[in-house]
Amino acid sequence: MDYITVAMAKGRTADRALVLLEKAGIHFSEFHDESRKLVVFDDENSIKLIFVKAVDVPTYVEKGAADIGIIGKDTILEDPRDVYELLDLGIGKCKLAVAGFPGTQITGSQFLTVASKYPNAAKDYFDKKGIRTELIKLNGSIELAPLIGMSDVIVDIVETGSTLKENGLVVLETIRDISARLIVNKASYATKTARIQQFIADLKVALEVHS
Ligand SMILES: Nc1ncnc2c1ncn2[C@@H]1O[C@H](COP(=O)(O)OP(=O)(O)OP(=O)(O)O)[C@@H](O)[C@H]1O
Ligand SMILES: O=P(O)(O)OC[C@H]1O[C@H](OP(=O)(O)OP(=O)(O)O)[C@H](O)[C@@H]1O
Repeated sequence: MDYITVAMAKGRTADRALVLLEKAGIHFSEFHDESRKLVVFDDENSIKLIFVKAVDVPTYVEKGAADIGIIGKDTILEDPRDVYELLDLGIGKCKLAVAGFPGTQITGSQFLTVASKYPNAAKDYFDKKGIRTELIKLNGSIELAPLIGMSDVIVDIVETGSTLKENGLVVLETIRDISARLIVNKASYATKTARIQQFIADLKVALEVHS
């Protein structure tokens, strides 16, 4: 049987997704927390798992280097690709939110500087509200931007809210709920339909057990 290739990022996503895959009967015996391996196999189910950087998951899937990807909706929104999004995995739940100092006003009459790892999604959100913005793309420690006066607000992921709290910031507006999604290469879905549908069906059963 041909292998199907699944791409995901190590860390948060893999920690949660591998638990779910395990419940679906998919097991990568070579994987362990300290492993530096970038490719692991479930030979029984003919599945190859590749570890890539989170933002690169949609690229691997769009190009067909992976048949399937597991990736946060935040990444999908920021850089939409020509892939199918077929399942909400219900893991990695968090919110995409506008945050800043308590009492910060966000109105149409002002010009806002916004720091974010998600400049496209952030711009889209403020454009729809008719608010003019300057977007500053950062790759981490986003909460620092308002603290040092680099931006008026930030757009970032909020999970427990503790990073905001510890830095004296609050959620000003919630943009949307985020969770991990399963994305599929379009050609793979046409040529490996049965395998991919079975993979999704197994995950759906695991999700019911999970919830
Ligand atoms: N508290 C959280 N902070 C960030 N992302 C979260 C959180 N909870 C869930 N997620 C989800 O997990 C995904 C992966 O986040 P993670 O921080 O592991 O990777 P990353 O920061 O994009 O990559 P890297 O660590 O390589 O820069 C996010 O895209 C998001 O969908
Ligand atoms: O609401 P919380 O539970 O505090 O989680 C939110 C924080 O987690 C993420 O950062 P991450 O840990 O990925 O670090 P980063 O700043 O390097 O992106 C995100 O960018 C927030 O800073």
